[in-house]
Amino acid sequence: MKAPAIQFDDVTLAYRRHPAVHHLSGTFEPGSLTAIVGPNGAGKSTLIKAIIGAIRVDEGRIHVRDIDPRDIAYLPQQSELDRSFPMEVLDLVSMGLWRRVGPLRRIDGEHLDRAVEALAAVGLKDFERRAIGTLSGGQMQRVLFARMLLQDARILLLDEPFTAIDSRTTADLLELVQRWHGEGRTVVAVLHDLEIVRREMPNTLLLAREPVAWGPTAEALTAENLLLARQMSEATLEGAPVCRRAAA
Ligand SMILES: Nc1ncnc2c1ncn2[C@@H]1O[C@H](COP(=O)(O)OP(=O)(O)OP(=O)(O)O)[C@@H](O)[C@H]1O
Repeated sequence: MKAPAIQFDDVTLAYRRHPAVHHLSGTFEPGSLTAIVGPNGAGKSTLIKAIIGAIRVDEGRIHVRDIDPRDIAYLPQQSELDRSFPMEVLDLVSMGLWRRVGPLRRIDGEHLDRAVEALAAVGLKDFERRAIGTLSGGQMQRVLFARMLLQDARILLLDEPFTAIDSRTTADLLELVQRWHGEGRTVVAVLHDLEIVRREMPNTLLLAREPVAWGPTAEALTAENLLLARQMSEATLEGAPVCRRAAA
């Protein structure tokens, strides 16, 4: 698989001129597996949303070359999902096939088989007709991973995929993450559990609105860097000062 890099060139992302991410430069290398780590409010989700184009880049540029936006798979935070929508598991998983079959086509034949297989691969055999509102948090996360399996994207962006997920489910889903990495895809995950990061993630971006460290995990996650990130974050807890350079 030929996965693209994601390159940041002095990127600032702001909400009404208050920067959530400030002057970030660096690259998620092709085929790399990277954790984004940082305190609450450090700008991690904002950065992910900017990569998928959901948030405007105020200053600088994000380069993701030679890629169709549908070739980026995005797993939002659980809190951003509306599970009250009356939808069956099979419909949600099948959304992963939109790039191939189009949004309004019926899913049948080979495509149906593939959706059922993806559900079985995440341990949800026979869940096809369940309403998504009846799933537990862990089951819902498995469904979303099945959708990503079907999407077969070259870039995968995961925002807190294991928050409030039990250890068994986390272990199963981590296997998929490692599989995607092994297949040469570029994978980025926002994570809070430093034990998982140290064990599973070769690279880490430590963010506290500004990048504190970015590189091999053991070098990025030193006690000194973590303390610095916390201090930087506490200093801006009341909100980031206005950036004069960011667009209004
Ligand atoms: N839509 C918005 N409008 C205004 N400010 C926002 C908006 N979304 C996020 N922010 C602010 O931007 C900053 C960064 O938020 P972001 O959600 O990116 O942080 P995070 O590192 O993902 O945090 P957490 O670990 O708590 O999920 C925070 O101060 C947040 O309040």
